[in-house]
Amino acid sequence: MTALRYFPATEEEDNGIAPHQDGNCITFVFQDEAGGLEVCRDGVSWIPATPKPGAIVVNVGDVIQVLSNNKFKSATHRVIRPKGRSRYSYAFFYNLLGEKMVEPLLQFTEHLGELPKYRKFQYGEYMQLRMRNKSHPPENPKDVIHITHYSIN
Ligand SMILES: O=C(O)CCC(=O)C(=O)O
Ligand SMILES: [Fe+2]
Repeated sequence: MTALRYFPATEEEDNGIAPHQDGNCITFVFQDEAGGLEVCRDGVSWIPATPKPGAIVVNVGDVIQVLSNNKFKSATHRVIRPKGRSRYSYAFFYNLLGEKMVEPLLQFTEHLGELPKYRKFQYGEYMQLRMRNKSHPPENPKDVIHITHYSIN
């Protein structure tokens, strides 16, 4: 699955993409020289993923976070399009088939003597819940479904 985005130039400062994590496995982002993609560090500061010719931004998504039992974190990122500039980006989302079951791998749990931090779930179910977040946004933002929906406390 891929997405091609084009943000036209307007006088508005921020018509990018709100902070989010990608729900898939891994994402490759190709952005032009306009910049604007930012990654959140420690839930506090935003680090720009400054465009470099020929460079590809690789985002770890929710599935890898679960498989690795949180050893690899799904990057929180956003796009703030630079004022008055157009921006082109192309993202390749590597996805699982919806029927696939996802759970922390033994290599990141039992083999390390650690308990799984997520229960097993079907990938397609998670995709449907994420789509529902968009089609029927909950009144309270805390009810938006994230990967933590499958966390074991
Ligand atoms: O346009 C970009 O640079 C990133 C797009 C993105 O984060 C997404 O589509 O999930
Ligand atoms: Fe994203």
